[in-house]
Amino acid sequence: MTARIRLANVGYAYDGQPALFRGLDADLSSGQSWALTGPSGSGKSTLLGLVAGWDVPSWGAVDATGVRKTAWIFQNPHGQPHRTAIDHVIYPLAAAGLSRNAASEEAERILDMFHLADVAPRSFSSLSGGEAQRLMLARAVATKADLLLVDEPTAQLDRAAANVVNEVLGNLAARGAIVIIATHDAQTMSACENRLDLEQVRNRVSSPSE
Ligand SMILES: Nc1ncnc2c1ncn2[C@@H]1O[C@H](COP(=O)(O)OP(=O)(O)OP(=O)(O)O)[C@@H](O)[C@H]1O
Repeated sequence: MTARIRLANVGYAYDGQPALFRGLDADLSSGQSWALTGPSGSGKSTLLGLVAGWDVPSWGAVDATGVRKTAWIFQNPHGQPHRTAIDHVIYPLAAAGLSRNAASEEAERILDMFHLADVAPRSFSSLSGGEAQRLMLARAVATKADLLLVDEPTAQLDRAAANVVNEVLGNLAARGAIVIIATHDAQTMSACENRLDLEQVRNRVSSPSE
């Protein structure tokens, strides 16, 4: 089923605060990658929360249809420190019903996509920040998420690792997910087909009819 998320005239203000953004309209569907841009504090993480359904907009509506699994990849990766990297990818596959052998094979293939084959047997706690973050992306692939919300995926990566991540995120969208990436990185922006720029809608003045 095609997943679709419609943002209709969406605005948000934290309690007692002025609006962060208003009048945001967008139509996102399976197979698309979106760069979510805007200066620090413009509300990118807040908007990811609205898209995930964790919070409701102060104005307008977020309408999601056909989204079964959402994966959220945060800036600071959290894993199980003593488990191996590959176990992080095997578990969601096994939980979905694959045998241990089939899950292991599939996990190796996914780790390879993210250039993580070499660190597969290592404990999560021994991974570098960039490796740990790519592992979280690999785990999101294993969960077969159809909506991926990714916060600053390349912030702590060197250029080569960032390029790998940008390429893989593009591939995930090509395989049918909606991928939304909050980013300040120009190369990540250009790797995405679509862009939602919060700078454009920041503090938009409400119309008298609202
Ligand atoms: N629970 C909250 N209550 C009040 N204000 C908040 C809350 N959460 C975030 N804010 C404020 O809302 C604004 C937007 O925050 P948000 O994290 O969405 O921005 P961002 O664009 O993701 O920023 P960055 O690029 O720095 O990660 C910031 O000024 C932040 O301090």
